[in-house]
Amino acid sequence: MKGRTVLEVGADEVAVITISNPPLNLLSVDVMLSLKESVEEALLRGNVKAIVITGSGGNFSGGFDVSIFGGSAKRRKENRKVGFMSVEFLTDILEVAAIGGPALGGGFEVALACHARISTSTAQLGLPELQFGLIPGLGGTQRLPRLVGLTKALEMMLDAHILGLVDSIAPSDELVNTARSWALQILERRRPWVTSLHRTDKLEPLAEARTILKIARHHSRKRAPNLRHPLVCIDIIEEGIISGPRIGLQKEAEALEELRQSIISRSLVHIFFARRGTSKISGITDLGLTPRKVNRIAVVGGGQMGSGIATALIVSDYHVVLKEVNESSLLDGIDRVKANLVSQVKRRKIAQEKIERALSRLNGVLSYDSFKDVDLVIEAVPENLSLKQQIFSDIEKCCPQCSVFACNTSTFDLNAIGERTKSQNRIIGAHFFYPAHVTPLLEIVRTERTSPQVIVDFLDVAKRIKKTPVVVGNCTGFAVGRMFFPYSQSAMLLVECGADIYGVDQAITKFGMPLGPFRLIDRIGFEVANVTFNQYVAAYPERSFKPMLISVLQEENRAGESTRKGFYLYDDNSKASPDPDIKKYVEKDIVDMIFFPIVNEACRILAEGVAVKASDLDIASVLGMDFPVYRGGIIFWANSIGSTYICSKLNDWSMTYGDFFKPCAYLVERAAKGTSLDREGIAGVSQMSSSGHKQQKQV
Ligand SMILES: C[C@H](O)CC(=O)SCCNC(=O)CCNC(=O)[C@H](O)C(C)(C)COP(=O)(O)OP(=O)(O)OC[C@H]1O[C@@H](n2cnc3c(N)ncnc32)[C@H](O)[C@@H]1OP(=O)(O)O
Repeated sequence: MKGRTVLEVGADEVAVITISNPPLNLLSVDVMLSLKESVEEALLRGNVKAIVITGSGGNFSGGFDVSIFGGSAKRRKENRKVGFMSVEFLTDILEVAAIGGPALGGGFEVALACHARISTSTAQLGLPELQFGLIPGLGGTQRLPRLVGLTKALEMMLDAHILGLVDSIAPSDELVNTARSWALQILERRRPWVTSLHRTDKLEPLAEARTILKIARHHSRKRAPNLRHPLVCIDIIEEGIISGPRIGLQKEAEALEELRQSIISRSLVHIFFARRGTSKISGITDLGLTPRKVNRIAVVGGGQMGSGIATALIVSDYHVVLKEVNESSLLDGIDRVKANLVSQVKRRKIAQEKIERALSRLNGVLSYDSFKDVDLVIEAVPENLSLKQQIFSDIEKCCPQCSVFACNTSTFDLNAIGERTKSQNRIIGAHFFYPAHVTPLLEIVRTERTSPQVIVDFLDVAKRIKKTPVVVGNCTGFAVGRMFFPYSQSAMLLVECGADIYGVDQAITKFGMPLGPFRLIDRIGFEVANVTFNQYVAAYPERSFKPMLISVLQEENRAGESTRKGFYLYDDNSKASPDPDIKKYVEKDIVDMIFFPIVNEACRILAEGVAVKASDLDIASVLGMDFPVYRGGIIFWANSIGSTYICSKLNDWSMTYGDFFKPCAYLVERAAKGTSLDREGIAGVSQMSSSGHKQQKQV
């Protein structure tokens, strides 16, 4: 049996039922059946006046053990009908919930079924089931709106906000006794006997409720167009309001059964466990090492990344020394930290009062003097190898022997970065993602020489600043960069093969990516994208595709979102709209890819003497292929573009797509000299062709 409940009846004739499945008292079918038995036993006993429900070890319940929702089909079948428990027995017989720790999901729903809830001040209460592709399935969709009104209830369910919803707060050592006395007072009618399922006073009038639900549906569709379960949740809430809570409970149970079989739910359950699994690294975290205490951290560089990292550290109570090269850069860095904190308050991630306290932990400096007692240094200067090498060599001289050196690089080889030091064993990569104080991922890069102790130390810091760490090996791009590299490459290839830019982005966003590849390149900026491309091309030449389109656009002074013109056009609010002009660049590429091989073949024909003169091929192309007469025939047109350009394009394509595009010897020779493609052509000189057309100067 996985978990159970324990029934104890005190001298005050109050039965205390304790959910016991340590540490989080997760619910399972066994626990629920045991709860049912305990309640029935309490009701049968002559000496029980009231019931209090609580959890063991100072926790209430973290909700259902979601491993029963994922896993094999057999396992899921064995655990069927979880939701029907709310219909069958979880109905208004429990009196007071004593909540010492997390009461989440099904755990919170057990508490909602009580007539009152007493909690400690730190207990977390919420219905986060939607993060698993489920809906609250033990009556939450019906009870919560009746207790707090629709707007708050929807916020709690759809946005997984953890809100307080208790009748009284008590210190943990008095929690259960307070709940006992509440239960007796309810019995004696000295406190209201409120069955949450039948309350209507907090529910908005029907017309208003419908409007609120309509808006919620609209937001859900907009935020997650591929997800059905938030809409199911809204439908079931509405059903309960219109047809009554009993029907609502039944529908909720049916929907839960259906949703928990879905691939979306199984995927999200998988992500929940996978996320918790990233900090368990075989050969590292199973060595029995204890993380060393990290109190003071130095951040080198107060730019976008450095200030974001410093922000994440100070809000998690670390003391931070922020080092810059001069007064004005330092002030800018500190201003960025302040702005980050303000935006965190706006996003309701931290409380306003926290700002001053967090800033008091930040100390801006211009020298390494205060590095003598730091436990960890995080270098976050621009991506410049020799600068980074110099910094690591400098900090080695002024930091304690045991401090950890982390490098925030997205591509450089860590061995190269530590080349000028004797500290390779304590160098680790800390690849934060922009904005560093918000994005939850942290790539931790280890080399063959990074010591396991240093990895364990850094994992502990990652946990404290609430990042999800993924430990990876040392190579260009690490894991995320390498996986993401083909994202834009394939997209460019598709477009160079004729696909529509906006069509590609649309297909990808429809799939669920927030930004399509072209919108993403605009966001990153063409310059940065090119630097990254070049690094990958150098590291993985055999599988790199060098896109032409970006350089074509750069020549037209397009550089991405920051210049309001990239693949898209941007208005004052950075709203992107397709640019009808972009078509011409892509269309130009399509035309070139179709006609340059024809030019190539025409050159072979001339070289082999199959045709006597170039102008004959012009006529042949116009009359035989319907090549536009106003373009002067194939060779004439090619000469107007220039043999050098055509040859270089064919060369590029042949490297990517193979010999189909390989320029022939005749073309290569003419291109090298910069001459026209006529057999009788002379370099760079305008001349009358034998057909009488004026040749244009070579491009
Ligand atoms: C029918 C119902 O409506 C359906 C439901 O109830 S669905 C479940 C709803 N419950 C939840 O969403 C709660 C999910 N859990 C959490 O948010 C957090 O674990 C928590 C806030 C409860 C505790 O956080 P924290 O103290 O940091 O511990 P955390 O590391 O997350 O969890 C401790 C262990 O419990 C496991 N765990 C936590 N909640 C779990 C759950 N609901 N199911 C299965 N395992 C769970 C974790 O995987 C972890 O296992 P590990 O030690 O092997 O890695």
